[in-house]
Amino acid sequence: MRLIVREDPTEVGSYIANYICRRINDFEPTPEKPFVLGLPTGSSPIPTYKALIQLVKDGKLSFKNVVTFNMDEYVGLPRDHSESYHTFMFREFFSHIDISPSNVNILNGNTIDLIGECKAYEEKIKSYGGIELFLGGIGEDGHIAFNEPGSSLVSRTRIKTLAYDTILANARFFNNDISAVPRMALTVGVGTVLDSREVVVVVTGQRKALALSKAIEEGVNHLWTLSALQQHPWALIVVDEDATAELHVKTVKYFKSIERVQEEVEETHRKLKRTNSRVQQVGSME
Ligand SMILES: O=P(O)(O)OC[C@H]1O[C@](O)(CO)[C@@H](O)[C@@H]1O
Repeated sequence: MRLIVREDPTEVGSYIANYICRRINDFEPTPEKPFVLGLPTGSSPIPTYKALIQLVKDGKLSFKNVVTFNMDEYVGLPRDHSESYHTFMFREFFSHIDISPSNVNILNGNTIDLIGECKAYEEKIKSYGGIELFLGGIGEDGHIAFNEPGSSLVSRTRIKTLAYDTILANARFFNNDISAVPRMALTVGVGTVLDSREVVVVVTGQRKALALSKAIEEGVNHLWTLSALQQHPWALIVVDEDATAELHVKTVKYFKSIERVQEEVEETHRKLKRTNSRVQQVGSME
């Protein structure tokens, strides 16, 4: 796991957007081989979405051959409600980029067959060969997607009852009316996220500081589901200074020191990928 610390949420957003841009461009997606991207909602990813939109406007990035899968959606909130994750994604991101709506996948929290919806979502992800990069957000209780404390660390897409802490935290989007916040959501599982080839998580603000320290300085624990990332081979958490408030100084120093060789690591990774695809091409010609 790597941890990248940036000054504030805007710098975090710009770092992640440039990172995703590089990944998509290196992948060279086509209609037959699209780049499959997992996406979150919440306030934390907004600076990333803004920076990605700018990259598209500047002609440095295209979403034409990108297929997206959102992490979660409330159950029972009308799709056109201002706080549904469907509305959020189009308002904050999809309407401003060149993605085809047919390449956008968001769980339907209003279907009568919620279990079937979750199963079909997993199948659809599989049909694309899995997710290349999952961008995630976390809650104050350390949940990734809506995998609340106590979620199985091998869970798949399913219906989840939201923790009271999450309902309280999200009440700010519903005029601070706790009774207006949905009690349930559909969410990809921890296992679904861990199956992605790469996971990038955005964590900003002091209110996430405890969750961050639990997830990276303590053991893998279902009470802080973000900690499951410790078992992922290619995970990156990008945070602002405020989110580091509960970390040991030596933890921050360690991650800052390994960032210095990050470029080298990335270049090696890119070279390996290129070599592997050449080997595969030669193999298929034989
Ligand atoms: O970024 P915010 O506003 O704290 O919201 C985080 C919430 O958004 C989510 O990422 C939902 O997709 C949850 O993981 C979390 O509850």
